Amino acid sequence: MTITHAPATPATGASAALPTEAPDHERVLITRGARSGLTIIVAVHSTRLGQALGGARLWHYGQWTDALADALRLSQAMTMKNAAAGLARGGGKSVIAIPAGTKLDAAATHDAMLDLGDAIESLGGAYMTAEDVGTSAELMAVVHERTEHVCGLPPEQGGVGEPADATAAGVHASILATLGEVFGSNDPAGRHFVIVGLGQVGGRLARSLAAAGARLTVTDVAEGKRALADELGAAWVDPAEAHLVEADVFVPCGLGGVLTPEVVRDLRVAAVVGAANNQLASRDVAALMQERGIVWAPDFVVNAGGVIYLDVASVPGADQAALDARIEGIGDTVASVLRSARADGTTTLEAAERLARTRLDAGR
Ligand SMILES: NC(=O)c1ccc[n+]([C@@H]2O[C@H](COP(=O)([O-])OP(=O)(O)OC[C@H]3O[C@@H](n4cnc5c(N)ncnc54)[C@H](O)[C@@H]3O)[C@@H](O)[C@H]2O)c1
Repeated sequence: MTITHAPATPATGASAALPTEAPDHERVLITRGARSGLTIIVAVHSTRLGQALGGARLWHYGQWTDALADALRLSQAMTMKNAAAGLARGGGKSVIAIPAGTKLDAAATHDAMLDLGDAIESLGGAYMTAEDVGTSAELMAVVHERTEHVCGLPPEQGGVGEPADATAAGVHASILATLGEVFGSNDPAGRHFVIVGLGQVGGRLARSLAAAGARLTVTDVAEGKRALADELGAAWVDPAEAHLVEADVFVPCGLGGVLTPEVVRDLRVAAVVGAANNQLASRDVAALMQERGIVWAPDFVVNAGGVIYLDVASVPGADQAALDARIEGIGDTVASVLRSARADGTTTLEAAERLARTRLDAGR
């Protein structure tokens, strides 16, 4: 697998409010990195199904409490994702908070990764990390200098590399399943997709959908991605207007929070299926989509290919065919979530959460 993911260049400080209700996390470690001086948070939401697995985010935050809020929210989401994916894995996440206005050079980033490794090691195996926004396979190799509880190292260092191929394959399978539920045929040929974000996952998806004969409209905040649009014969739209394009499926593959009430009111598609994490700006957006008759395939089910890959491929002697079948199976899970929401008159979010909770309860 090619290692292409350079650490992201954070432009703005992320901000999220701390929840007012008490967290239901098993453990949350907040520590100051001895080498880097940075605030490091490791949130272990649940180990009910097994060791918690979730990525390490290296990102700018206005205040350290914003990073804490992010870690609490993201680790909880990992519990749902791993359970819905049928993994014997709990949910966790780590966040390294870069203060707004600070730029980390390579040496400081290296120090931060060593500090993260120490923090993870102190949890005695409750949590395993991997790459996420702002980190990479190469940086996971640095974490590995301090702990065994890390996966997704570069293949040349004996790791399984980055999971974007698997994530994209899972999203593709989810799109086919959703087409089947919405249109009665899962053939993407001639269907019109709007892909927002042509990064690691969105770029691969654009290629696989184009190869399957789909019509594409694409966008990215990075102008350089126009080259891929041209190569694939895809139409280009301004990022601010992507949600206004009349099409069959809207495919969010950029950052989270893209589905606001305003965006959903303007959408002119039959379905939304994409890789982006935490697509809903707020919970009520799921009901809004249901009211508008737009079928939303829940993100934490759709984008589980990466975590399935990291979990399955990291086991020595992993069988490629079995792994492919697991990732392909994400489509079946999506179809069953959409059917169960339709049968019960609930949102697809509630149906996916129900599936995850059933698996969590079975693991008690
Ligand atoms: N990489 C994985 O295996 C994986 C796994 C699970 C979930 N995800 C999620 O999928 C999404 C994409 O991941 P990725 O690895 O492809 O990231 P990436 O950083 O490689 O690509 C994201 C792309 O989206 C673009 N973008 C960001 N904001 C945008 C906006 N407002 N409008 C248009 N384009 C925008 C960026 O310029 C970039 O090209 C993220 O939300 C990530 O959390 C990724």
